[in-house]
Amino acid sequence: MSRKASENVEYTLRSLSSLMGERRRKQQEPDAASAAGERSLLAAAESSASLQSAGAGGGGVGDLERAARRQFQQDETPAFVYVVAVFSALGGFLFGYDTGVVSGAMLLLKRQLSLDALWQELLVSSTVGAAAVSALAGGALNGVFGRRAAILLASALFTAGSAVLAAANNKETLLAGRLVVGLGIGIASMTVPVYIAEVSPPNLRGRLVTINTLFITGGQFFASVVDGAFSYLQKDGWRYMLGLAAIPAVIQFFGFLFLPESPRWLIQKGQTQKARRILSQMRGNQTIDEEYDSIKNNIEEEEKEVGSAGPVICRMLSYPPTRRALIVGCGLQMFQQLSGINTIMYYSATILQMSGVEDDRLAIWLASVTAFTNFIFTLVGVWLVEKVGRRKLTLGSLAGTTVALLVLALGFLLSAQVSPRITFKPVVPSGQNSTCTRYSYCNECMLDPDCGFCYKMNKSTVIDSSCVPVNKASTNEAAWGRCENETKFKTEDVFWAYNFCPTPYSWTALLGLILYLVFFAPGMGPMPWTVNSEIYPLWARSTGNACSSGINWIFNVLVSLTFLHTAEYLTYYGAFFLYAGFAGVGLLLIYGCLPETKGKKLEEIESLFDNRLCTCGASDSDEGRYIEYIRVKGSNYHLSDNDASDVE
Ligand SMILES: O[C@H]1[C@H](O)[C@@H](O)[C@H](O)[C@@H](O)[C@H]1O
Repeated sequence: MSRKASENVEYTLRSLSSLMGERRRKQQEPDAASAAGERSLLAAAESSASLQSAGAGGGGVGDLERAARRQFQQDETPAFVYVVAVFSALGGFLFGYDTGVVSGAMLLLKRQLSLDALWQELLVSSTVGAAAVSALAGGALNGVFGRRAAILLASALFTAGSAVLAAANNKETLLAGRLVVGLGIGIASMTVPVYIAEVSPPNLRGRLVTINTLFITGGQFFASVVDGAFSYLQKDGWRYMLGLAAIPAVIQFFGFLFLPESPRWLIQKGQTQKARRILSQMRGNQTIDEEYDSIKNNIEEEEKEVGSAGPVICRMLSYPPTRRALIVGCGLQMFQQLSGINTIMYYSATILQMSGVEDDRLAIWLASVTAFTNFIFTLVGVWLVEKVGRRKLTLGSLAGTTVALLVLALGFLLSAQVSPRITFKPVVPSGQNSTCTRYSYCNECMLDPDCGFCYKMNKSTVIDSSCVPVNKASTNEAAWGRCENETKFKTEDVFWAYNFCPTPYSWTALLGLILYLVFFAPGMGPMPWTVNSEIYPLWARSTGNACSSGINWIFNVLVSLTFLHTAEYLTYYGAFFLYAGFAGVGLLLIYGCLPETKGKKLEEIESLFDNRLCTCGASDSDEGRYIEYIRVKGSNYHLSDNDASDVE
């Protein structure tokens, strides 16, 4: 039998087996709904058995293959679902673009508007702060007005914010623009994964939601290229950098005027006719009755079980399965940020400089190579998510990320240990700051943000080295002395190192950087978003995603704002050892508590959190079921003890 066909037979049988598992849970309350469920289960078992007998007797494998192929053709996903996913993922692209582009824009802005450190910090972190707030508020927005309205609002905010930024004439207007863009990012980051998950068929859901993260990293890469290109336009280059985001935002806005609301949200709101119409549009030639009934029954059962009084977050916390899902979802988002992705991205230019890239412009371009690596390896994640599943992908990715962080930390440690001595004490011009000249080693000088290292090379040895104040307007040169400007660099044959020390071990840090991206991007980058879009039942989905996205943004701000201070207190290697420690703790959480959601219907996933927290990881229920299909496939169909109890 061809692999594709056999996968689809397995897939059908898997649904049957999961249905059995789900029914086992509901069996205690034999009401009308469960009786109907049992009838459909028996009907499904019969049709499956006839598929088996077609395989066992009569036409043998040929018939079975034909039946499977027929099934597969029926299951073909209409292109419309892909169109919807891509238009939604433009929200991810804008998230990536707007968070990525600011570093390049800041280089130009700080000169043109003479921004001090506080204003620079404000303009960078205000967006992330606003995203945290609007992600948290986006839950209510999604629940009341729907996913489509939330995405429309986010694209309108992106458009307005980008226009304000492009036209800004003072720092206050820039701040307002950055805040508006941030509000858009927060709403998009929590809504888009939920919307895509709700319109996708179960066998493609992981892949389609992961495409959103592919668009995030694509946006970051594109932003780095735009930064590089417009860095040559010293005056007003930043207007293009910040304003360009309006183009995809407008495209998304007009696209979504024609795209439909999530059928699941519509069913929840009682708009059943419309929901049926959209669901059949999304499923092409497949019958939608089973999916429609299962969503509807699920909503009704959930209302009975959990009730509908009180704020959703309180109901989530007092109902054990959603409480557990919330812990796992928020934990994943927290550890994504605590493993330091955004400092790695931000710091990549310096790591590259440490490894011998002296030209500043070249370092900016090489930073876009880093963003490109992040993007390409997210693509690997899109490919792997439906093959190996969310659990294995996340575990493997975080394990590799931890090792990479250790390599990075060791690289910095080795570099610090062989840090060059300061051998030359220049005469401090009158009225100039002299703190920098007190340091004895390069790594002390490097950790002081006000100082830089000025040195000569004799073959591969550093000679005549000094620590002098950096020029506040441009960290590419010193405030005074031999490293004051390019003409002096040339005539005096000196080099300037700001934020790094020249050492023979810097390649270890470069190796760590590459390893980090190769491991992080396919798993820990996308999976927290993907898993969160699937693990909550419909009534808790908006709130669950609002909380977990809020956590992601809060930890994003915390890690980026504290990085420089952490590095000052713990040194760079200390900071990376710390991130490695966080990643190690995250590994324990994922190993113990993250169940596999691959291939399951959204309505089946809640039952994975029925047992005590952190027993789901250990008893990988999906694999247990897989053994059952092998038996069925071997034409040896008889119910195991477990299954017998399901249909009693
Ligand atoms: O999943 C994304 C992705 O990994 C990005 O590269 C990162 O900047 C974001 O913070 C993260 O949420």
